[in-house]
Amino acid sequence: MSSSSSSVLVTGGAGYIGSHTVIELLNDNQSVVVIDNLINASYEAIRRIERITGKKVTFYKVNLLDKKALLEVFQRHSIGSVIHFGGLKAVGESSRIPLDYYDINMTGTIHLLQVMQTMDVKQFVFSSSATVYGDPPLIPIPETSPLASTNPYGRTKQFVESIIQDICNVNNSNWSAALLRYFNPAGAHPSGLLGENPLGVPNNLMPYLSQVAIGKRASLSIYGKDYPTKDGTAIRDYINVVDLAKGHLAALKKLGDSKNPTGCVAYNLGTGHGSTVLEMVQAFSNAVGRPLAYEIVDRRPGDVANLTADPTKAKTELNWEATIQLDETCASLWHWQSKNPNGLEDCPGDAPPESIICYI
Ligand SMILES: NC(=O)c1ccc[n+]([C@@H]2O[C@H](COP(=O)([O-])OP(=O)(O)OC[C@H]3O[C@@H](n4cnc5c(N)ncnc54)[C@H](O)[C@@H]3O)[C@@H](O)[C@H]2O)c1
Ligand SMILES: O=c1ccn([C@@H]2O[C@H](COP(=O)(O)OP(=O)(O)O[C@H]3O[C@H](CO)[C@@H](O)[C@H](O)[C@H]3O)[C@@H](O)[C@H]2O)c(=O)[nH]1
Repeated sequence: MSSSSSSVLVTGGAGYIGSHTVIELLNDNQSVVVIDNLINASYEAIRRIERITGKKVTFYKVNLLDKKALLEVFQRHSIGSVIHFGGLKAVGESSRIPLDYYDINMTGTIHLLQVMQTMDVKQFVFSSSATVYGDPPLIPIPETSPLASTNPYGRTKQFVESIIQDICNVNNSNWSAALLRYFNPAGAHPSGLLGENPLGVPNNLMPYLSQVAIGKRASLSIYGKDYPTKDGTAIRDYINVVDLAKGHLAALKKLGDSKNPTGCVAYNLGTGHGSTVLEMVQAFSNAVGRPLAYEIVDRRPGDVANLTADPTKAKTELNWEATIQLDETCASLWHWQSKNPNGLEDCPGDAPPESIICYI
């Protein structure tokens, strides 16, 4: 476990999952330093975290590709461990601009790991993804399922997992790392102050559906009704973002220290319960209180029929499990969306100039 006198560095901490995790860390009285280049987030998320927790957040606008800036953050603060969310995450976009994905997700992570090694910080929690399983042979998916991602984004996660594994395998390297393979995060903070804040047209099902509900989009396109599932639409394991955030605390607390390193361990963070797209449309319509428009279109290239977690390992080893039910997740998403119809877009202001560290 990280020492109480040192801080947890959270990369990508202004983003969707990162911001919810920062709240849980602060609620757990951990000292936190956040870095984010705000390419897919707003500084307002940091202000909202401060409103929700009543605590000040130490924030730096830093690009993960800027190794000198990263090093400076580590030199300014006593960092004991790192939770690494920062990076690009859109599956479809990754096939259009693969080099950007390899650059930010891989080079950015290598820079971070190099700086950690230099500064002798060896506790690492990594945001991986269920997408590393590709089209899995067995449902629910255990962590031992073969890794076979089908898109550049997924491959960046798979390759970074291997890099972390290799670092941990070095004799006496003393690293402890958790590879957290998230299934499909959904919902928002119960305060209604913080939630997913997609810039532009949402790629993911739930933010798209909530923009249909708020009247920003006319209708949801459901990608395919010919999957081998009960209603023909694809199945995913939707996990509440607050449950997911708490999974990071559990993983962090399980990490060993330099005397007792735990090496590299992968965990599925999911509920173990799969829902079809049509079931999600129904569940969210119930939360909104009226039916939502949708149409069936062709399958989306790269999608698979079913990604449902076997979460047993996280329950046994991390003493963590998802507890929030789907109706509550949908209600929290609608609460957030209706209180913030434009997400955080209307909130003025970039990060304060004194928080910007930039050498490239
Ligand atoms: N949301 C999902 O469905 C999902 C599922 C599995 C895994 N993940 C992974 O979880 C992590 C967090 O996802 P999220 O949904 O919160 O995404 P997000 O886009 O909301 O958060 C990522 C954050 O990283 C920041 N960032 C991007 N490039 C950066 C750079 N070069 N330097 C510094 N900061 C940078 C962005 O501004 C953003 O705030 C990502 O690594 C993602 O791949 C997400
Ligand atoms: O407008 C939409 C968007 C999605 N879907 C379907 O809804 C399901 C969920 O799609 P989406 O929300 O885009 O999530 P995934 O494609 O499952 O990918 C998410 O979940 C993965 C882990 O399972 C992460 O790795 C990815 O980063 C994250 O985008 C899929 O069957 C999609 O085909 C639609 O029918 N219409």
